[in-house]
Parts: sequence; structure tokens; C-alpha cells
Amino acid sequence: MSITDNMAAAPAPPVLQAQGVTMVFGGLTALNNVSLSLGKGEIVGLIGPNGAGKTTFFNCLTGLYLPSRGRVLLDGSQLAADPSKVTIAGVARTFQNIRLFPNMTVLENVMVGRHSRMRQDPISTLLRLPAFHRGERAARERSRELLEFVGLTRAEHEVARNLPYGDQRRLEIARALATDPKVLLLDEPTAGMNPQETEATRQLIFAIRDTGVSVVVIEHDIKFIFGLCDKVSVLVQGELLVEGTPEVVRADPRVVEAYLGKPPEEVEADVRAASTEHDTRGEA
Ligand SMILES: Nc1ncnc2c1ncn2[C@@H]1O[C@H](COP(=O)(O)OP(=O)(O)OP(=O)(O)O)[C@@H](O)[C@H]1O
Repeated sequence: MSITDNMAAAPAPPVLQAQGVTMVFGGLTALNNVSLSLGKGEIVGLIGPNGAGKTTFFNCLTGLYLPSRGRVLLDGSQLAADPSKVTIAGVARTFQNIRLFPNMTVLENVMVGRHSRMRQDPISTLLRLPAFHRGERAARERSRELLEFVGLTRAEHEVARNLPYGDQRRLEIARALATDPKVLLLDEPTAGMNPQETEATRQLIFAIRDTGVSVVVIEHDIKFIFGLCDKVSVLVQGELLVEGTPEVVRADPRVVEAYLGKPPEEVEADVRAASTEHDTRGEA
């Protein structure tokens, strides 16, 4: 076997790596020594009961929180605890509670994402020099391409708050993609969607993966996760309980136990009900 053969056989290094991430809030350990490895073009699911630490983990991956211990690497380089630097490095996200600019148009929302990636010379911007206009034209073109990609071309000029809920979630994804991410983190992308919208979202995530972007998805809909992901990690009370292929995770007795000892269909209904209760409590 030649050296080249050996090199070809070596697995590609992970795009994103979380190593022993621990997050302590006062006396509460929300995450304890959680690791995750994401390959190029891979889709990884993150599941777990309410309060397991899933969103906290995303906040550590995106620089919103500085982990109490552990680190996060993108292409082998440690990420700063600074969300805008993490975005520029190539990690984008959507939020559990949609965060759009409600009074801006659909196109403008995507352009905001694009601008966070652009490096305009301040003088050109201030004086509206040709370079500024070229940059704006390119940003608009790319934003339109992304709206077409997520199926929102028809809504380009609508005000974001007037979009149906499912479309708002797609718009958030388009805005995240406008930053040209290597890694996209989706926090409950199908929450509140009907079965058709959920299936369309699954197809959209596959299409995103096919462009070479790696994806991590938090979802309570277990069937959705098992039908989407290459690997699944299960968090329970801040600890990584199990990780593996959907087949391995689904069959693991600890997962069944952690999810109330019921089959996936019943578990899913329970988790959704618990989630609604949780949200209602949060609003009270
Ligand atoms: N900023 C914070 N300060 C203090 N405690 C926090 C903070 N953020 C999260 N927590 C706590 O950390 C734990 C994990 O919360 P987190 O929101 O990450 O869970 P989750 O798995 O995303 O839950 P859900 O499925 O309900 O969204 C919870 O006990 C939560 O109350």
C-alpha cells in the first residue's frame, strides 16, 4: 500500500469539536463534561428532556457562554466566547424562540445575516463609493438566492412579522445561511409546525447538508430526529447519556428509561406535552 492510499483511508478531521464542556450557573451544573464531534456534511441530533442542557450547549458552541471548563474547536482552532467572532469563523444558529427583525422585510432580514459576514471598508460605506454599492448588490443577490433555496422568493417584500409561523422559521434558517456557515445549529426547527411543514423542513436540512454544511439539530420530535440524523447524542441532566447512530440510540435501554420507559410514539407525545406546559409556565 502506498502512502497516498494510507492518506486516502484516513478519516476527515471533525469540523466542530466540543471537548469536555462544563457549564455551571451558581450552584447548578447545567452541563457536565459534554463532548461532541461533528464531521463535514454530517447531521447530528441533540435530544433530551426539558432542562437537560441542550440550549445551554448551543450557547457554549456559539460563544454566548464561556464554558466553565472544556473548549470548542472549529477546524481545529479554539473558538472565542464572542458570538460575532464565532459567526465570522463559520458557526451560525437559529433560536428556539424565533428572533427575526419583525418590522423588516423578508429580504432585509436575510441581508442582515449577509452583512454580518461582509467586510466593507468604512470609508466606502460612509461616502457611498462604488465599492459600497457593489457590495450591497452582491449581498442582495446572495440573499435572493437563499430565499429561493428555502422557498420564500414569493415573500421577499413581505414584512417578516406577517409571515406564517413555518415560513418565519425558514426565514431564520435563510438568515443563518447568509453568514456562509460551515456549521449550522438549529434549535427546535420544527416546533409548532404541522406534519407537512415538518417534512419540508427535513428535506430542507438534507439540502443544506448536501451543500457541505454540517448541522446540529435540537428537537423534541424524536421521530423527526431519527429520520434525519447520522448520529444522535442524548443529554440527561447535563450529562451525555448515549451517542451513536439512530439505530443504536433508539435501542438503548437507558434512553427508553430516560424517556419515561415508553415506546418512541408515546414518548414524543409526552415530551411535547411537557414542553407546552414548560412554555406556558415560562410565560406566566
Ligand atoms: N442563564 C442561566 N442561568 C441560570 N440557569 C440557567 C441558565 N440557562 C439555563 N439554565 C438552567 O440550566 C438547565 C438547562 O437549561 P437548558 O435551557 O439548556 O435546557 P434544555 O435542554 O434546552 O431545555 P428545553 O428542552 O426545555 O429547552 C436548566 O436547569 C436551566 O434552568
